[in-house]
Amino acid sequence: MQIKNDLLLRVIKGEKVDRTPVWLMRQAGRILPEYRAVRNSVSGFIELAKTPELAAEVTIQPVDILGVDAAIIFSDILVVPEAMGLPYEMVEKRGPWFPKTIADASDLKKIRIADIEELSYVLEAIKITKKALNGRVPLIGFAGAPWTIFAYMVEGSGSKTFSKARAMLYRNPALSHKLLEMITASTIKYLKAQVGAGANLVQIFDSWAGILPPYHYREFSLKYIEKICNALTEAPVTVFAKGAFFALEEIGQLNCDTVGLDWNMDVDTSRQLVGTDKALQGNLDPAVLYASEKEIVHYTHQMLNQFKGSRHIANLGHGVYPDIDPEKVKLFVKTVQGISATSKD
Ligand SMILES: Cc1c2[nH]c(c1CCC(=O)O)Cc1[nH]c(c(CCC(=O)O)c1C)Cc1[nH]c(c(CCC(=O)O)c1C)Cc1[nH]c(c(C)c1CCC(=O)O)C2
Repeated sequence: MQIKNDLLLRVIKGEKVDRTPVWLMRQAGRILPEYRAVRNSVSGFIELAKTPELAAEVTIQPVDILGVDAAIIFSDILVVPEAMGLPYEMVEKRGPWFPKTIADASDLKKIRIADIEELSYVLEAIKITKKALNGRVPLIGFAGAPWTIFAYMVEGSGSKTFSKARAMLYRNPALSHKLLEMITASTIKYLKAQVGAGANLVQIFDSWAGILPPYHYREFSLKYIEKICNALTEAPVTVFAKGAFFALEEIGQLNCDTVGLDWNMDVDTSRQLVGTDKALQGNLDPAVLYASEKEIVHYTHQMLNQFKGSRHIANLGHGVYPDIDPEKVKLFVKTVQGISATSKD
């Protein structure tokens, strides 16, 4: 189907656009009272994510309410470990928790490469969303990067240090690689299935990239992201590796189309490291949205000026924080959309 607002896809292709497209990581979620109302109608996050009609509804909410230039399918990166045989729970105010984790070689026997049948609820949600969007904006599919998924499967929950997962890289690199191979194979199947169901592009979230030293990042993360990028020939791929400024040059050499930047990354230096043949996405400090309206406009303009409208997709440098006022998000979106990309050259 023809996409009416295809700004995002055109920026990715390197085409000239009249203005910079904008969306927000974690836009489908708790910032909107409309989301909380739908979530409160079911037992919790997991049931919502597994009910395709409702997942589609909350995917479209930010397009209707915030006016963003793309939708991102409502799901979570942790559906992949679940489909591999490690179910998770979402504990109120604490985040994800895995009753079973991977600690040694015997645990690997209990898991498998994900069966896509087990993720059919996500694919169904994508199909319903596409129909309901009716080509208004592109739909983004996503998955976690293998290293970030590994970190949850080994640690069993969120952590400041992910020390169990980091210890495994040193103590048992062979087992680590086996698990990363299984996650990578699962992720490739899953992302291809998302594109098959209608996702126009996909994003890989490497949320815990920044806790690894460069030598481990290269060996245990980048190598697997590279495999995914090489396998995903059907749709554009965005790589967002939070905190991996040290690896930007190598990320720039991946077979991907867009590189996401967090707010610690200097825009000019990032552009030099990544090169000019990829789009850049980001990178307003998410905490700017706690500031006054005047400051939000100021910092948004500053960010747009730094990217100079050249192959830029505006976003925050990480997911929007749950306690941000949706009116502030709307102001950010409107500010980006009110500015001509080319006038900034
Ligand atoms: C690390 C990670 C996770 N999930 C995700 C990441 C990578 C991005 C990042 O670094 O933030 C990605 C994700 N999670 C969710 C989406 C939906 C699409 C979107 O709007 O971006 C996306 C893209 C829904 C969600 N995933 C989660 C919620 C909140 C659940 C609820 O209370 O409704 C939502 C809407 C829960 C979740 N899921 C995860 C955590 C750590 C938590 C708890 C903390 C938190 O809420 O941010 C794992």
